[in-house]
Amino acid sequence: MLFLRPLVKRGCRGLRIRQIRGLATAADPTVNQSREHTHHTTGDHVKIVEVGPRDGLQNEKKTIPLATKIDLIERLAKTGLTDIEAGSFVAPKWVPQMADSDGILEHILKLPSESQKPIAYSFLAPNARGLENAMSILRKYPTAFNTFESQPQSPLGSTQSPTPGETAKSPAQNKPYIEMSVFAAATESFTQKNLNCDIETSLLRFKDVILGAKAAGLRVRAYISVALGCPFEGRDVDPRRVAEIATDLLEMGADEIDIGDTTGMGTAPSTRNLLKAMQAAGIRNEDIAMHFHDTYGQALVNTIVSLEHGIRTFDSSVGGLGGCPYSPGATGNVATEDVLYFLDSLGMKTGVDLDAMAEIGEWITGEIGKPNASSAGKAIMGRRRRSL
Ligand SMILES: CC(C)(COP(=O)([O-])OP(=O)([O-])OC[C@H]1O[C@@H](n2cnc3c(N)ncnc32)[C@H](O)[C@@H]1OP(=O)([O-])[O-])[C@@H](O)C(=O)NCCC(=O)NCCSC(=O)C[C@@](C)(O)CC(=O)[O-]
Repeated sequence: MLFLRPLVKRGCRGLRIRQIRGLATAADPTVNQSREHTHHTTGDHVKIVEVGPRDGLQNEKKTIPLATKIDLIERLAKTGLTDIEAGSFVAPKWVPQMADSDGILEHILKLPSESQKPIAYSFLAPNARGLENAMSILRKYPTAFNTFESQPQSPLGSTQSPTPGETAKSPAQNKPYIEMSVFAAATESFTQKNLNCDIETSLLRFKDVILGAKAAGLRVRAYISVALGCPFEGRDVDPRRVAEIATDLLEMGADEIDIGDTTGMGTAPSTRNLLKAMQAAGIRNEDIAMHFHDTYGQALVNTIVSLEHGIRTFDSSVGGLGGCPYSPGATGNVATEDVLYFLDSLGMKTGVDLDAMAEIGEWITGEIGKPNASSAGKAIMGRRRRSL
C-alpha cells in the first residue's frame, strides 16, 4: 500500500527515510564531490531552477521553432543560472509543443556551454518509454555530460548495472549535467487528466524512471503537482497525502521533491501547513524545491513563507511564461525576474543576472507573441528605454 498510511506511523517513517536516503541526499558528507552541483543551499544562497523552456512553453498552441527554444536555452545559460528545465519526453500527441525535446537534448550534448559552472538541464519523463527516449540520445554522447556515482543498490533493494555516461569524480566545467524529472500529482482527478492513470499506477511507472535514471548516474527531480489546490478537486488538498507521496518518491531514490502549486491556489497558511506536514514526515528542507504559479498573485507571498521555513530552491519562468495544459485557467509560473528582484531586496544571493534575465523575458515574450508577465522585467526594460 503506497499511500494513506495511518498518521501515527509517520514519525518513524521519517526516520526511515533519513536512514534509507543516507547515500542519496545532497547533505551527506560521504557523497561524491560531483554531487556538489546538487548543493543543498542554505543561509542567504537560493537556487533558481528556470523552467521557462519546458513549463513555460509546453502550453503554447502555436508551434515554436526548435531554433527559438535552443536560442532561449542558450541565452538563459549565460545569465549565471545553474539549473534549466529544458524539455519533456512525454507522448507528443498529449503535449505536441514538447515533441522536439530530443533535438534540444542533442544540442545541449553537442555544444559545450560557455557558462562558468556546469549547468544541470532537466527533462520530464512520465514512464520508461520517456526515459528510454532520453537515454537513446545520451548513449550517443557518453562522455558529453557529467554524471553522479551510480548507486548499485537502490533504496528499494533493486540492483541496476551502470549505463553509459562518465562517472565524474570532479565535474568538467564545460559539460552539462542531465537530470530526469518525474511528475506525480496529489489528487486522483488531476493524475487521471495528466497521466491517464491513477496515482498508484503513476508511482509504479515513476519507479522505473527513477531507478533507470539513477543507474545511469542522472539526478532525479520528482514533482508533486496540484499540491496546494486542484482544478478538479478544489483548494483543500490534504498536505499529509502530499507528504506520503513525497516519501514514496524519496524512497524510490528521487533526489528532490518539487512541490507544484499548479493552479496558483496556494496561500501563506496553506503553504506553511504543507511544509509543516513535510517536516513531520521527516523530509528535509534541502530535499524540497517549490514551484509556484502566480495565477492568484500569491507566488511571492508563498515564496517568503517557504524561505522562512528554510527552503532554498525555487522554480520560476522567465517572463512569467507558462501554464499547464491539464490545469484549465492556470497562468504562468512566477516570473524569474520578479523572484530575482524580490530575493535581492531580502539580501539573498542567486548568482543570476537580473538585467540579462529581463532582456530575455522581453525577447521571448515578443517571439511567441505574449505579454510580458513579469512586473520587474517590464519596469527594468522601461527604465532602460527611458534612460536611452
Ligand atoms: C503518460 C502518457 C504517455 C500516458 O498516455 P496514454 O495514452 O495513457 O499511454 P499509452 O501507453 O497508451 O501510449 C499512448 C501513445 O503514446 C506513446 N507514448 C507513451 N509514452 C510515451 C513517451 N514517454 N514518449 C513518447 N510517446 C509515448 C505510446 O507509444 C502510444 O503511441 P501510439 O501507439 O498511440 O502511437 C501521457 O499521459 C503523457 O504523455 N502525459 C504527459 C502529460 C504532460 O506532459 N503534462 C504536462 C506536464 S505536468 C505539469 O505541467 C505540472 C508540472 C510538472 O509542471 C508541475 C506544476 O506546474 O505544478
